[in-house]
Amino acid sequence: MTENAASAGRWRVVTTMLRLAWQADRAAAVLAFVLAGLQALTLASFGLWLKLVVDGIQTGNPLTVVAGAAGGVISIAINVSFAYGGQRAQSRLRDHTRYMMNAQILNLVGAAPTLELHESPQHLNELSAFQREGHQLSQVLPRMVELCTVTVQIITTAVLMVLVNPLLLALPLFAVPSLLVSFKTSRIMRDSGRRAATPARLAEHLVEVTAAPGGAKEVRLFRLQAELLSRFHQAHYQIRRLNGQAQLHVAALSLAGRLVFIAAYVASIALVVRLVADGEASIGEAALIAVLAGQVLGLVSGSSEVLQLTIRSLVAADRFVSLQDLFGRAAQQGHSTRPVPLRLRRGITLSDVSYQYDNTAHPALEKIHLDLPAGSTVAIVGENGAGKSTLVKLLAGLYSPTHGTITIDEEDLASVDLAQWQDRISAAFQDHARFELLVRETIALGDVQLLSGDADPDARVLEALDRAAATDVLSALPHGLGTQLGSGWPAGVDLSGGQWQKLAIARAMMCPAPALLLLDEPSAALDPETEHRLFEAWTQVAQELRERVGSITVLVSHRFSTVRMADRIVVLRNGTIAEQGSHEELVRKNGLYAELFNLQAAAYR
Ligand SMILES: Nc1ncnc2c1ncn2[C@@H]1O[C@H](COP(=O)(O)OP(=O)(O)OP(=O)(O)O)[C@@H](O)[C@H]1O
Repeated sequence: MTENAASAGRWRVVTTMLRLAWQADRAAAVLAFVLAGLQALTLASFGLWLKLVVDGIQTGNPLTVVAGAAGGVISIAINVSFAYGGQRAQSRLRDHTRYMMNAQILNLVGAAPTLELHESPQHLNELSAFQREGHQLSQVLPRMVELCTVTVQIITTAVLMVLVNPLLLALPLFAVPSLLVSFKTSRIMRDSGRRAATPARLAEHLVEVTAAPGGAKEVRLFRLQAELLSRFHQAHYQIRRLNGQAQLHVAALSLAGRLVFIAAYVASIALVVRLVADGEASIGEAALIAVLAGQVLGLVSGSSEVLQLTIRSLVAADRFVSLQDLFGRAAQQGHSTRPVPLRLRRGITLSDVSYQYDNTAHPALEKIHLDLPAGSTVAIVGENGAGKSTLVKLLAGLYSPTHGTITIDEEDLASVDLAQWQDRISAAFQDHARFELLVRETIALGDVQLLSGDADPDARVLEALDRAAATDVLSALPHGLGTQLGSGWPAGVDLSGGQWQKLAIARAMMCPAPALLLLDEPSAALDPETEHRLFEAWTQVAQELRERVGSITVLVSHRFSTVRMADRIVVLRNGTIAEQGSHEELVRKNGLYAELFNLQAAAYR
């Protein structure tokens, strides 16, 4: 899956951000833009008040001088008040929209039923850039407001200049090359940011892995500090080199744009001096033009800066909108009206199923034909990298086969409602999540409705712990089910790897009647005896579920003492099925399974 997080189009980005501002805080959005416009008007009026004062002095009219001075003071006071109110509104708007954007991305990222986007390096780059550029993104609306101020200021200045002499209108026009350059330079910076995304992620990863408790141990024991630091420096060197080239290019272009405007500025001042000398303009008008030309000069330097920053923040916003589109489409994937059968009658069938990860040379699974009958317990065994976890994820609908079909009671999984199918699945993985919540909550997440309901979840949670053969974990906890997990929290406790794993298995056992229970090496950190007890306990529950809902249990394990209890064992080798059958059948066959089984049995003797 190589779908591109392509540009969403500048106009769409702007309208999306404005809509977001409107949804986040209407009052602040309106105030921010209105006050910005009014602030620009009062700023432009300074020149007019100054003209009045100079004209009053020239004509000896004290009333005009006083009126001009009073107008100037009042407009300064209004300008300052508008600026203060505008800033308050902008900061409120910034906080509210930033919160909304994060919530929307969090929601969409979690809503995609498959894992393909999460595992694509390209989209990981985009996601991490989105998180890294939080600051830019929060500046989008303030920048747009600033741009609105600049636009109003340019228009008012242009109007006032035309009133003195239409030729002066050329001055703001000479600002255009400078502004056009801003578009080009922003594109250069965006492209360099994209090129630097991979080294930037690598640098972040190196910091994370060094700081994480697991990484910290190995960094010390393997003396990795110097090696990781050198890789960190290399990544930063790459980022600096890419950014440095881009910045040099940008500086050259910006200077060229400014020089064009400065030449026009000098020419317009010469024109006004000439007009006054010829008696075609008053000294007051000359003062007005001097103020306005100064403002235009400030505007050009400021506005190309504002424009560049606006475009840079719009690039971050573009990323937000593209991610929203991408994950939004992924969330729609698998939405279908075809329901999942309430009770499995026939089971799950894989016909000619292959799966190949992006950017890999060989398929992880190839031409798999497999029947998982309703009510059966199926163990999957095979060496590392044989394709066991990939098969489990395909069954869960976390990946879609690149070839072939998976049917559930003869309904193609591609055409049933994927979210509904995933609601009927429960699972525990070796790389399970460690939710640092109360013990009760960590387990009850396996049936999340229970947490939002009024019923006391404890009875169900204890039952799940029992099914997972994990009640012993409770005795080690100071407040039982009410213990906070994670030593980073007040009164929080940390658990051993095996204890965390037992809680993950208990979470999987919360689902009262799953159509499919996936246990992908969830007990690798447990001792073989505990794993054996766990599977025995589950087999008894599965017996009852077999009758009621036709539940299928799929177990991945390297422990043959557990595997042999399954009704059917599937042996994978290099992504294909090497053999399958019951333990007795496979031992009699004396093939790969028998070889692996005997090897392990000999090791225990
Ligand atoms: N996200 C991924 N991207 C690319 N290749 C992957 C990815 N996950 C797994 N693979 C590759 O697919 C193949 C099968 O991997 P899989 O995790 O399914 O094996 P496994 O039998 O579960 O291995 P193990 O016993 O080590 O857990 C391996 O060659 C692996 O390198």
